[in-house]
Amino acid sequence: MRNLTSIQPGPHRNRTAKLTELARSFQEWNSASNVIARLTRRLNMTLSLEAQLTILAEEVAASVPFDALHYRHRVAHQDFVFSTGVGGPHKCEYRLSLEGHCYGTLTFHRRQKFSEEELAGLEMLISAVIFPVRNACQYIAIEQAALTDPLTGIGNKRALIEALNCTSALSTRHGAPWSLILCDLDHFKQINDNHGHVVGDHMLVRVAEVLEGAVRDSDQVYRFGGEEFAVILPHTTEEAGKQVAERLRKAVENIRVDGGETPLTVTISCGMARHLSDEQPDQWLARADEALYRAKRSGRNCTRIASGIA
Ligand SMILES: Nc1nc2c(ncn2[C@@H]2O[C@H](COP(=O)(O)OP(=O)(O)OP(=O)(O)O)[C@@H](O)[C@H]2O)c(=O)[nH]1
Repeated sequence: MRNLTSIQPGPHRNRTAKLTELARSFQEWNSASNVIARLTRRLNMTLSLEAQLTILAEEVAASVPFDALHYRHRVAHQDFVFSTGVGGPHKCEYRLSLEGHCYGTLTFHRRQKFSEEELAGLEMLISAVIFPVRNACQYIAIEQAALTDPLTGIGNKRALIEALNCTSALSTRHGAPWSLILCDLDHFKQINDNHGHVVGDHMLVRVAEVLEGAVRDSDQVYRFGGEEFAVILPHTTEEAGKQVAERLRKAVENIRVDGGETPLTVTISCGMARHLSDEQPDQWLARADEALYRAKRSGRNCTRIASGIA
């Protein structure tokens, strides 16, 4: 912890006056009806990029009417797009740049041309939004990093647990079938021991790619342990889930990684469990894990299905 010795208290005789001034300026700031004060006050209350852009759109519309506002930015490897209204033929575009970094592009559209005064007003409002937008973008990136496995770039255990919580609630509420597959690489230790961790890591990256490529876009793949992966399948019955698990197993069998004289291969064992009504996420995970354990005990490179009894 840093001790800021350079900050000295002001002279005692002035302090009461300073506190009175502070109380007055806070009240002014808090109740100010001028646009910039209100805009910054509202922006300060949220780290949600969507909420900030909504606030900006509302405050701009009061001074500079527009037909459409579009914001786009690539943040944490994903495209973030915000749009309100339908465009007109005239547009003005602003790149939100700060300290050499870009935090997105804002485009306003309108049927009538923007006047010089309106453009100047827009720029004043946009300058108030740059720091909050930078903070919101950084927050998204940090949140995303906390949910991502750095080696493979797919969701990590925390992301899986969050998804299972959400999925269990949805499944129980709507009664739609959801399935969970756990996949564990077979004898992966041998790959590390015989070829080193760099090759082992490369194999894990390939497996993640192949699993992602073998499922639908609406299915989600996670790495939730060293050599363990999980796949959540929405609207998937037990029979369909079993077919997907088999497809994943065969896709992984086809992976070839450079391992010196002969290409390296790997297999996976899979445990599949469909969500049971009212089942808690940890119970669902435990049933899939028990099925995976049986697949390992059955000789590996196979799929086993969890019993329907929690
Ligand atoms: N290269 C690499 N290896 C990892 C990573 N995380 C875990 N491992 C390795 O994964 C191996 C897992 O070994 P075990 O739990 O014995 O499992 P296994 O050899 O796959 O055997 P079975 O699961 O019984 O088929 C260990 O050697 C770990 O060091 C990682 O991020 N990179």
